[in-house]
Amino acid sequence: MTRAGARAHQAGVVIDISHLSKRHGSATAVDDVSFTALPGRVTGFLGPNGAGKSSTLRILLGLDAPAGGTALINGRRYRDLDRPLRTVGALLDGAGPVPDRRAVDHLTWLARSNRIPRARVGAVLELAGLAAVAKQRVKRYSLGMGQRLGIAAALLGEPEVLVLDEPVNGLDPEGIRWVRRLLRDYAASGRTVLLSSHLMAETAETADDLVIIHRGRIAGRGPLAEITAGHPSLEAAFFALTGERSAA
Ligand SMILES: Nc1ncnc2c1ncn2[C@@H]1O[C@H](COP(=O)(O)OP(=O)(O)OP(=O)(O)O)[C@@H](O)[C@H]1O
Repeated sequence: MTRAGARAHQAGVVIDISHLSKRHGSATAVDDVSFTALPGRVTGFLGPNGAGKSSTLRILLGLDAPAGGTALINGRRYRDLDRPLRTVGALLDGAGPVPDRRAVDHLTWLARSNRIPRARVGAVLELAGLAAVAKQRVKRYSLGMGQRLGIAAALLGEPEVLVLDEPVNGLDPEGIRWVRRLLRDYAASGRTVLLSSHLMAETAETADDLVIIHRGRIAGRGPLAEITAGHPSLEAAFFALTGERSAA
């Protein structure tokens, strides 16, 4: 890690979402959502399909404007960060590389446009288990390989914050274990991890803190142990908090 990175690191970077709202036409996708994600913690952002997770993350990453509220990274909007990829590494559903590009070229282009040392490209390809297939065109990648490439891109700038939307999507058991360990290690080194998912068991394995979103609103938040207290599983706690009935 660079010295500047180490300094930011000691302080830790906080994600602060406050009274956020977003509408798509007449539908409310995000309704007065507030939560924080703290350094040294994996924060699980958990909710079913259509709950509003991606809409929230897109605003956090400066891809959409909110109808109201703020989404800040250490007090600043994403678009106001000096070198965003060096502060925030993100994996978003459907925001992949150009399919005709070779994986290594995609990462090299990202590194160059963010003034990230070229050596990081080889390092993240290695880390993501893609070194042997780095020269393949991305369109030939399997879903899991594409996911690994997305995570490699997120790690490129050695960011203080990782924001990952459904990172285990398409990964095999070994890949899932790799992501889990990566996120745990990342948080253990004092950095901030926001993990968005609809997978309850997977989130329960990885997260320290939880933010539960349901129909655009926060249904519960707090340390995992507090959310699940008195329930046999996170799934049971989720259904109790949201008032939905389990399919089982
Ligand atoms: N671009 C869009 N135009 C219209 N409606 C949208 C758009 N994006 C999201 N929505 C709607 O907003 C709501 C929240 O969607 P969002 O994608 O944020 O949920 P999510 O929790 O990320 O779900 P998923 O896990 O399925 O991605 C849903 O009802 C969805 O249909």
